[in-house]
Amino acid sequence: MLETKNLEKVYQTGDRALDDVSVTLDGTEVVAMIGPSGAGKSTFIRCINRLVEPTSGDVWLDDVELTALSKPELQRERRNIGMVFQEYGLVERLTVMENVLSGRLGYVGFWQSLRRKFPPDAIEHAYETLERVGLRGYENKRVDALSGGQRQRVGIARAVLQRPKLLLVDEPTSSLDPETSHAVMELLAEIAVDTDVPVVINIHEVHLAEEFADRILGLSDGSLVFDGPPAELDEAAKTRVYQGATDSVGASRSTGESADNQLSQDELLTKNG
Ligand SMILES: Nc1ncnc2c1ncn2[C@@H]1O[C@H](COP(=O)(O)OP(=O)(O)OP(=O)(O)O)[C@@H](O)[C@H]1O
Repeated sequence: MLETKNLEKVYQTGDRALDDVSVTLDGTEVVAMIGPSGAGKSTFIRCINRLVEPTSGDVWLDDVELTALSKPELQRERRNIGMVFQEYGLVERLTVMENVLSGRLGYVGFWQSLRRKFPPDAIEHAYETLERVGLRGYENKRVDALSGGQRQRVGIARAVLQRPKLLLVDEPTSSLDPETSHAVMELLAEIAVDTDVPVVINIHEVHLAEEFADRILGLSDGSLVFDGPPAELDEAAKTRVYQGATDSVGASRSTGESADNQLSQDELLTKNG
């Protein structure tokens, strides 16, 4: 279960990117975050694993309060959170298999990973997962020889290899054509069911959210203004999300101090950790 309580992010610039966002995700569901550019979708996803430090509020994954963890504890806990983020670039000069196995780096020891020695069960899981994402036969291809959609599938396979409790996906379709976008969303929805893991996807295309999500969260100007199944996302709700909110889904407003955006450093740590 993922829970955010009164999550708020005010960047050092004074931009209030999240304003009192409280959400509980229970069980296996595909959750799509929608909203106009600048609404706070990426900030929300990054606050969950503290790539961006929330200014105030709590984030819980099962019984662990992520927002209360020390940096080393957080590094360990992030093993449980799979991330398919564009900037978690795949390593271009490595093969598909090497990239997918890097999803296990958090589990094998430092020396093992340096020598790229992975246990047999990890290799077997990698083969199964590549089959699952439609990339069987591509194991030894270098990633720089793949199409955008294939790369996205490698990123998904890598995240699945972590055996995460939660999968966070940031704009998976932004550089893909409509047909490939559809296929990638379909894959993510299937992965959620197959692996019994909830998936939170930040997505621009509302029609894809409507088609593949079980639940849609609509952000407008940092506030949660819609939370419901696709069937309830009617024109009035879309107007609320895309043309400014008059009220929000959530509790009372709170204020907080500015916090550092430690994106780059944390991303590096996570990628290597
Ligand atoms: N590192 C940062 N420093 C200062 N302000 C930021 C930073 N990152 C985001 N913001 C601001 O926070 C707000 C929310 O941005 P965010 O990227 O979360 O929105 P988004 O909904 O994901 O937008 P998009 O769909 O365009 O990616 C915006 O006003 C943005 O300018």
